[in-house]
Amino acid sequence: MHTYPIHIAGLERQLPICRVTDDLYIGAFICFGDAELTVACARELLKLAPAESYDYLLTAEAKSIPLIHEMARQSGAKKYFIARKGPKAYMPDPIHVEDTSITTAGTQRLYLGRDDADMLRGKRVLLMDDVISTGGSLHAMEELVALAGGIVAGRVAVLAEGDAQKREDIKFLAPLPLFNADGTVKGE
Ligand SMILES: Nc1ncnc2[nH]cnc12
Repeated sequence: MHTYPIHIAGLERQLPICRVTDDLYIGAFICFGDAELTVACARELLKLAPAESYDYLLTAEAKSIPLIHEMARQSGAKKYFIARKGPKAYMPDPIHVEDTSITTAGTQRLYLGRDDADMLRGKRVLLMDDVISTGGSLHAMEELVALAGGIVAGRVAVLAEGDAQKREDIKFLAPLPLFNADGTVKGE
């Protein structure tokens, strides 16, 4: 398998290049199980958004969960929010929006329990994701915050992939290209 070397938050990793379609491959960034990277990325992500600029952190499950937890732990936040991919029996009267993603076929939904949604009303919410690519998940998080009556305070990600690198409304730690089947960078 081809890999792509990347420097993130002072660390170096080799991202495995994985097929999405025959002519689209991604450098898979998976923080799960990498405690050193999770701690370092959380530290650097917190530097992208001043603590006084937001009330709460929000991400969407699943890959960013350890990251948001570590960001909360390092910044002393007692509560953070996770948009879920499905409603759960223990989520009262959930709200939801539609979501599309480069790595998941079809549409997904993002859910928040009414209790969480109520807490977000009138609050400034910093959106966080591990990778921003098409922007589908980020857009869904924005809609969820709006539905809950919250205000998007900013958008941060570890990596901005493909065209997302050109976005001026997000802050990120490193750019990540898209790849061809032979492991070469797309568009070069
Ligand atoms: N390169 C990538 N690695 C992990 N998750 C992703 N989601 C979108 N692009 C991704």
